Amino acid sequence: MSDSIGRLYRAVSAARDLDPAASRTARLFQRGPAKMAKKLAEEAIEVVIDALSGKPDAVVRESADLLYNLIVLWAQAGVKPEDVWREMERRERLLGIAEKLPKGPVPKNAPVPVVRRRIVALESRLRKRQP
Ligand SMILES: N=c1c2ncn([C@@H]3O[C@H](COP(=O)(O)OP(=O)(O)OP(=O)(O)O)[C@@H](O)[C@H]3O)c2ncn1[C@@H]1O[C@H](COP(=O)(O)O)[C@@H](O)[C@H]1O
Repeated sequence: MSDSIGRLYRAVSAARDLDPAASRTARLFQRGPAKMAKKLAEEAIEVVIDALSGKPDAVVRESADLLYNLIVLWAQAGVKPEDVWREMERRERLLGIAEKLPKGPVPKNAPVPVVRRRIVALESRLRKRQP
């Protein structure tokens, strides 16, 4: 997936300087960050609506539009895909996949705590449940 996003990022960055009459991306850059933000928000809402409506195929299509508009906004903001991958890897090291960072700023150089979960053998849990 990161390859697809990398390729799209490069294509979007290249389209930035094209003729807005010929390139939707160039037109989006010409219209500026507010329009980009509006399009991104619209696509996010479309993904939500299709997901809640139980339309997985539409979710796929709108997710592709959402990623496109997010990548346009990244390019506008000077963010590169590898910047995001690095942050995701930092979080994974810090807290494990899909765990959210604690609220509030986590110092960039925060030591990676060794998170040890208490391992309770299954049979002892079952014993506890038995009357
Ligand atoms: N990946 C995409 C891509 N995904 C979605 N879209 C555009 O996003 C639109 C989806 O959003 P909407 O439904 O809101 O479209 P819309 O209503 O027509 O948009 P507006 O009327 O609001 O401007 C689609 O109609 C596409 O035009 C994309 N446009 C371009 N790309 C890629 O971006 C690169 C540059 O392409 P050009 O913009 O054609 O130069 C190329 O690699 C393209 O493949």
